[in-house]
Amino acid sequence: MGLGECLKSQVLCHVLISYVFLASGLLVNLLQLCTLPVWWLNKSLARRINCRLGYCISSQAVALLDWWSGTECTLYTDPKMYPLFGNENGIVVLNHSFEIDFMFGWSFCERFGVLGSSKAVVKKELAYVPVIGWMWYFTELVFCTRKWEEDRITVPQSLQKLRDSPENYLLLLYCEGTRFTAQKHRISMEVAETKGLPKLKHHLLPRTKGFWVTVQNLRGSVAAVYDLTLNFRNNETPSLLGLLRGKKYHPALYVRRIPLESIPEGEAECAAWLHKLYQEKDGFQEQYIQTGRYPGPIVSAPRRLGPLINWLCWSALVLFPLGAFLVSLFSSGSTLTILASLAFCYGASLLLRWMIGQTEISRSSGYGNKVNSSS
Ligand SMILES: CC/C=C\C/C=C\C/C=C\C/C=C\C/C=C\C/C=C\CCC(=O)SCCNC(=O)CCNC(=O)[C@H](O)C(C)(C)COP(=O)(O)OP(=O)(O)OC[C@H]1O[C@@H](n2cnc3c(N)ncnc32)[C@H](O)[C@@H]1OP(=O)(O)O
Ligand SMILES: CCCCCCCC/C=C\CCCCCCCC(=O)OC[C@@H](O)COP(=O)(O)O
Repeated sequence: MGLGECLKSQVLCHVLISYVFLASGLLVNLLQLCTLPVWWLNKSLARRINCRLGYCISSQAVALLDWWSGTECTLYTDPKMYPLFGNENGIVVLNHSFEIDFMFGWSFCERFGVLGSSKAVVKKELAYVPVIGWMWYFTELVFCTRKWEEDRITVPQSLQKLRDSPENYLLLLYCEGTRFTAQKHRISMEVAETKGLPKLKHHLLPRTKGFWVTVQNLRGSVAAVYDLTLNFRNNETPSLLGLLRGKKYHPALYVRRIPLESIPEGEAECAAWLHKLYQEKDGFQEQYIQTGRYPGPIVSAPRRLGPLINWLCWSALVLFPLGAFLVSLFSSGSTLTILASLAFCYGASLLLRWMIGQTEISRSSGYGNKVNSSS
């Protein structure tokens, strides 16, 4: 085992990585809070500052993926479309089958220079997650309750605010609405059957209302829908804990660019279009499983140094005070202070475990476990 492998397996390294993420993330959250007055004085400046601050957090996750675990994603796409990635606004439609699929999205956003401004339609519960959820609030992610009676009002309002975004962005929309499980798949295929739609093998039936309101509210300010299909070699099931332990995964991503003008405006037509898209995506997944390839050529999108530099800078900033604190703690020898510090560490580890739990499919919500009707 080399030095790198040995380091990656050390619990102390995992504790330090987690500490850097939590401490720097909370500091960034505090800085984001301090930008509140700027929103009233100069909205565009406040948004730009928050994109940079958001980058400080999300690029740590990218550093973990790209540099700590050394995972490299094989990108299949049309080389003629590649120069457009990151240079225009886009709606990203991605299959939701893996615990940390959003981190692969982030990794590509970083390569295309739009990580800080990246957006998503996310369930409201995630807004309360410290560091990540609070950062998303300031970088204007679109929160939804997955109850159409409420979302039909609030989601278009949040989307409208993105129209004059000062920076290019990619907005991620998981149309399946929840992560893939066997039970959710079975139920959603029952819904497909009652609607007379063809069955999907590798996806849940997409929820069409969110896609339709997103396209309609961003028409004119977003150039394209990016259809993304992600899978892993040898049925790998990537996890955050796996990445923390330095496990290298082998993802493959197929990206198609579809001009927004080609998507129908009417709700029913748009819904039919999305169902057809998911049938195609299902075919791409099947092809990958059968042949180990997606259609189209492989394009190289090299990782960048930014996330590593950001990570090292934040590590230096928050590890030095920790070291100084530990030295003074043990030299003072006060039992009470040592006990209080241990209790604090225990609390922080519980918080971190809970945060990691948010990514785990075994703790997935009950949404999609039964047929619901919002119409
Ligand atoms: C080139 C680029 C390359 C790389 C870059 C890639 C990507 C990077 C981009 C950005 C990254 C940025 C950030 C990433 C970070 C974070 C994101 C991470 C995770 C968070 C993700 C989530 O939180 S997912 C959950 C939240 N999101 C959604 O739910 C969105 C999808 N949902 C919708 O759109 C819904 O329509 C809704 C939420 C708006 C409303 O939901 P609701 O359930 O109330 O209503 P619906 O109308 O949708 O549902 C009722 C209809 O559905 C039928 N039904 C009933 N039961 C089922 C069932 N079990 N399955 C399927 N369908 C069902 C029912 O019959 C109703 O049908 P109708 O015909 O009446 O519509
Ligand atoms: C350098 C260390 C970097 C560590 C980076 C850690 C980043 C993650 C830390 C905490 C995670 C909190 C946010 C988790 C976001 C989870 C996204 C997700 O996939 O949500 C699920 C949602 O779609 C559907 O939910 P359900 O399937 O209905 O339930």
